[in-house]
Amino acid sequence: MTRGFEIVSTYANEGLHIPYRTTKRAAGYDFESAVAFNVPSIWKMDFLKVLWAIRHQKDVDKGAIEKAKKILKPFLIPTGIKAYMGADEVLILANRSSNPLKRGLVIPNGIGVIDADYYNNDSNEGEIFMQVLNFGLTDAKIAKGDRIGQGIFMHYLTADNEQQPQQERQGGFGSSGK
Ligand SMILES: O=c1ccn([C@H]2C[C@H](O)[C@@H](COP(=O)(O)OP(=O)(O)OP(=O)(O)O)O2)c(=O)[nH]1
Ligand SMILES: [Mg+2]
Repeated sequence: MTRGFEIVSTYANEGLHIPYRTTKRAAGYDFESAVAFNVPSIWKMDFLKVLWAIRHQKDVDKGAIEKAKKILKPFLIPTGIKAYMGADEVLILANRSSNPLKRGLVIPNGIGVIDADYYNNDSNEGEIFMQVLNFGLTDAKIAKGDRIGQGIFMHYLTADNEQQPQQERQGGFGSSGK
């Protein structure tokens, strides 16, 4: 086994597709959404109210700021997929170029870095999620099976004389601490 994809156990009977390349020289394996999903546009009244208040140097009430923060919180689209690879490899999860154009969807973290040691981690089995925000004017409706992103396997390099990390990955997102 060199590298590849598997369906995580919670989605075993959901008819998901393993990521696939659509053309002969495609670098990216297209990932489908595991669920039907609505990503609301960020341009909701609660957010606009806060922007308006800032623009007009009015006091912004705390409740409104909290609501606006929620609107700006990225969504995590489940893929139901985990990836295994060599210890010196990484899977880069990138947006599809058409997503911002057609759906207003951007990946706020730029790209997703899927580490080799994320596979089969104890907290979520290594399920890959795609972080998105919808900067479009309208909500983005995603159907189960829509192609949402693409994963590219790569080798990564390490620096001379680095202190070898001793820590094993325990869990998913944000589990390695601050
Ligand atoms: O778009 C993404 C980005 C990351 N991950 C998973 C795989 C990756 O191995 C893990 C941790 O990602 P990263 O190291 O970028 O985030 P972190 O904030 O440093 O979290 P951690 O402390 O868990 O390393 O989260 C995803 O599923 N999707
Ligand atoms: Mg990390």
